Amino acid sequence: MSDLVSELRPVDDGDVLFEIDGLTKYFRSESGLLASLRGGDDVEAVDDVSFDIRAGETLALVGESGCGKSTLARTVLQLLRPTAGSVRYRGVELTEHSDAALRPLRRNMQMIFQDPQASLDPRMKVGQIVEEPMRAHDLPADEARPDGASKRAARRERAMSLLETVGLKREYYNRYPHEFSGGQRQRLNLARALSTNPDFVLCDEPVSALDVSVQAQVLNTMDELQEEFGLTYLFISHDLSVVRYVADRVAVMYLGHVVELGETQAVFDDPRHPYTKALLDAIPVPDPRRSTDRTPIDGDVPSPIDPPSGCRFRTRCPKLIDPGAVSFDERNLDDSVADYRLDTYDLDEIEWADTRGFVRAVDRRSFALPESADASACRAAVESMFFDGSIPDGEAGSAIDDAIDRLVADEWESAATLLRNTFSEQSICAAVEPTPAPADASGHRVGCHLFREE
Ligand SMILES: Nc1ncnc2c1ncn2[C@@H]1O[C@H](COP(=O)(O)OP(=O)(O)OP(=O)(O)O)[C@@H](O)[C@H]1O
Repeated sequence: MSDLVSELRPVDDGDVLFEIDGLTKYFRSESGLLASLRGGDDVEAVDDVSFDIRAGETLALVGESGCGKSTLARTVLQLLRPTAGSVRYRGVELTEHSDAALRPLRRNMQMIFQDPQASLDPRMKVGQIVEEPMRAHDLPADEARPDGASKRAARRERAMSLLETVGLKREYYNRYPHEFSGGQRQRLNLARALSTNPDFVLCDEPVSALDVSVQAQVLNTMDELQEEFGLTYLFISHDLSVVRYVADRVAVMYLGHVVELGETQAVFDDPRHPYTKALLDAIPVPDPRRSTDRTPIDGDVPSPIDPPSGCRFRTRCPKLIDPGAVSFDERNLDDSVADYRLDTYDLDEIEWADTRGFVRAVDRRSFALPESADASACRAAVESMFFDGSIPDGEAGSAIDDAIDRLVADEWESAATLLRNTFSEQSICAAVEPTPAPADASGHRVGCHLFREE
């Protein structure tokens, strides 16, 4: 059974600890009526994700709520079994083995969670809590025990020493969790996680529930522990200021995909994916001089049951690519969708930016036509709002013209569909799923057609 342990490859700092390839996790959607209405489609929580986690690093996973961060992390650890893909831990393929076979490896992989209270059994004393993983894995091993010490005494000594290591006191051994503050409880969780001497700790929003003043102290302790014990952290957080502070590398997730990955400084200083840019722009900045080029993210995250074709971010993307910028063949035009099958998209850059803004605004109904104005006044209002007074010429202009007619006739849905089908759906962003561009020398890579290889 413990054969797998003997197969583990030794790793040094910087070596690959986890190798994740094509990892996919779908959930069956709700049972019953809803499922039958939707044809029982799957929730595509994580879809074809590949990356490495390196020994000794802190890799942060960021993204909006529901984008699949926790599912990805749990699937890496095989707490959820993947729908497809591979996870190699120190050379061992985890997905091929049963839970029972993986059990001896689990002492190497521990977790701490957002709510330090919820993970501590209020009826157990601190000592029992910290020793619990050691008991589960029958640790310390005989050879790790001082001469003559019973296993029980050795556990007790290790628990007390770990309490000190995480910044608590040995005397707390006999206390109960409710006697501690939030920050102290998270330290208890750290002591428990470390008790089996792991090399990897999944930290799922570990400081989000703590006061800001306490967050930095706990993060500093985590940093010291990482150094002292050679730990690798996968750090899930929605708080980008915390991520900037703790992470060596950042993976940005959107709707089940990792859209950008790179060293923290590179991602923060030179974000490439429009989603990463929007996320960073959403961080409140105290310095108003830095807020010039902000593109706050708007619209809702689409459902992971029916994610958009092509790039999953394209329905909210401020940088949707002009259909005319890409050849017909590459765009893979879908005639069944097109309202207008345009032979050429003859828009210049400014006209495309105007058109894109118009398509998005109609889609979201984010403007109103002047009340009690006649048709030509309504038309003029739209043209001045979006096209600086005159709509583009050519085939694209005819489609826009038609859409404005529909708006004037108060047919918003029909105008939105026409614009989507004529422009958004004909972009390469809708037709083709972006494959991650090759990483640059620092390992920075991004999955966006703006960075596709020609
Ligand atoms: N057991 C499940 N059954 C069905 N759908 C699930 C299940 N667990 C998660 N999901 C769905 O999978 C998607 C990803 O969820 P996940 O919790 O991984 O996201 P997250 O980024 O960690 O979000 P948060 O930051 O809110 O924790 C969501 O749409 C969620 O509703």
